[in-house]
Amino acid sequence: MRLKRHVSLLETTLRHVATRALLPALASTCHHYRYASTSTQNPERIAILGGGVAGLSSAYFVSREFPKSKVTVFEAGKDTGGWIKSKRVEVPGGDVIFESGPRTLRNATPTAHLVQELGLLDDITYTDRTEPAAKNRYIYYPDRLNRLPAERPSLTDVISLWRSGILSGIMGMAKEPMQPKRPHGLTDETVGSFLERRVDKRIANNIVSAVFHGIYAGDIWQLSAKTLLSLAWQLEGKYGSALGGFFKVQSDDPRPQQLTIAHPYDLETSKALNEEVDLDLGFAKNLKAASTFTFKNGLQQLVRALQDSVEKKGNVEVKVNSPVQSTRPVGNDSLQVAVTFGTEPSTQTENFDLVVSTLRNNDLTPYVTVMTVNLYYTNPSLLPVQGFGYLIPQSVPFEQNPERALGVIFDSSAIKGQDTVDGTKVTVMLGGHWWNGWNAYPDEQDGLEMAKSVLARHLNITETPTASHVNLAKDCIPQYTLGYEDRLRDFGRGISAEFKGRLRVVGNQFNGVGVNDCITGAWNLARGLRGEGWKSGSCGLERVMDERKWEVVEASEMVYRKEEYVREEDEIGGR
Ligand SMILES: C=Cc1c2[nH]c(c1C)Cc1[nH]c(c(CCC(=O)O)c1C)Cc1[nH]c(c(C)c1CCC(=O)O)Cc1[nH]c(c(C)c1C=C)C2
Repeated sequence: MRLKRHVSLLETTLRHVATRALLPALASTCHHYRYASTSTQNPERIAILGGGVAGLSSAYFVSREFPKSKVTVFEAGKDTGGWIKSKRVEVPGGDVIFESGPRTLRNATPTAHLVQELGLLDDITYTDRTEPAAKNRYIYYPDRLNRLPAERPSLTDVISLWRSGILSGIMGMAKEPMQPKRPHGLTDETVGSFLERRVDKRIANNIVSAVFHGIYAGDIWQLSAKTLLSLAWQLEGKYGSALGGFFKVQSDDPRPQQLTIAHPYDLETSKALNEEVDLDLGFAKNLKAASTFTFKNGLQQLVRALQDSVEKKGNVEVKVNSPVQSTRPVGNDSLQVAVTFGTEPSTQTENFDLVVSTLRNNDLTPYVTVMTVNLYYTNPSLLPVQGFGYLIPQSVPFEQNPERALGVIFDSSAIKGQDTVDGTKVTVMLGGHWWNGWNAYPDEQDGLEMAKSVLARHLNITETPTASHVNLAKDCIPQYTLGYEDRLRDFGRGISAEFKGRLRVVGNQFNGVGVNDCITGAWNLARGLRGEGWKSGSCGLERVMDERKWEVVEASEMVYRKEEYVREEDEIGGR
């Protein structure tokens, strides 16, 4: 029973990590924004720097707040969409989609509503919670696949996991409440060191490092526990123990409801989502039953629809091949920002009343490079198991992973409704933090050979793929390393002082590395501009600059309520 509770806290914490920007919208769904631009004076010209998903969704939400303003999106490359790239490839008998970046979305409120508003509901393909892809997630350790416990793991599952050695150190969770309190003055530590101090180093290296590979492609011995294990970090700070705190939150409070702790800013965001967003009931039901969703033509369909939609508005122009060279405040009052863009010698400079930047700042975070190798085989029965795929922890012996793979996604098992032929489709992810400091990366041919050798060793797949695609995403995932929040706060203070609120930032370096994080960030940023908000001295980093303490809240306050409504309706319907 105790073990079950501990496993459940670990699950809760990992789920917390998985949905990080998280608390703003914790796995919510949904719809209809009630928005009103009450401003008497709008910014005349607005620039959005970067045409990835954060930039395009900022253009979408900001141009809706200010329909009379002229909005220009500057994109350095020839296409918008950033890391989201879906390619339809012809194979014998039909065609298949290869994704080079993110491929699925979790059910999260502003994203789902955006999808609804863009008219994409008929193009969605859902992965149901009951499907193997939702239930079967594997970790490769030390030389075989181990299925992670599902919601109700069978005894056989637990015994087999135990025998693999992957659970070594799990008993450290039972001792966690008795561990000494956090040393005074410790303001952050790495995820690895936090878990070593409170639970056991083996759990960090075997299980948690695998999960962090699947999200950040990063090294748990460099990433910040304060940022990425924020719930556990805050519970420890408030109650002296993460696990003990988890139970104390419930026992200290007379309320019968399930309780948690949350940052007041996140609580306010959740309330705003509930007030302003309204999804179609049918869509909300589909989302409730799904673990993830994507589109029939791949995730790029979302960014294409976003670009089409903003361009149709008439007040938004998307300028591709227009790299931004610099931004600087204009005049003594800094009430405008000069944006210099284009390539030497033909750069141009224009002034804007407001700039929303999704561009990276190299002093804030390092980045990792990920190589994705998509492979398609005509034989539909090559996978030894059905499921989402598997992740490879940092503790796997070198001889089991000399290619430095991070994980393998079983696309043909995980995503239905995109390909017109059967077959086996996988994506091998290579590199991440393992390639830090490398001067040169494998070329396409080497990448393909490395991926094939991973599949041969781990899954016994030795057939020749019918089609493949290799993509090197250089510096694609920002790493929230030790001390990240302090650096972010200083950065926020700096740009607020310099640009007096006329430059705001949003994107994966600031809001979380996922697509939902970027869309939620853009949604929040646009709300902050509403009315006279665009004239305030904010910078878009209000969450990290808000020094209020985390407080005890009802867990239901942190989710989109329509979910509860859908559940109640189902229960009534089922009676
Ligand atoms: C392209 C590489 C990426 C890796 N992580 C991310 C990207 C874009 C970002 C990311 N991945 C996941 C999350 C959690 C929240 C969520 O949306 O589910 C985030 C923020 C989980 C995830 N990991 C993998 C997949 C297919 C998913 C689902 C979301 C998605 O489609 O991206 C697999 C995976 N991602 C990475 C690796 C190394 C990997 C390994 C199998 C890096």
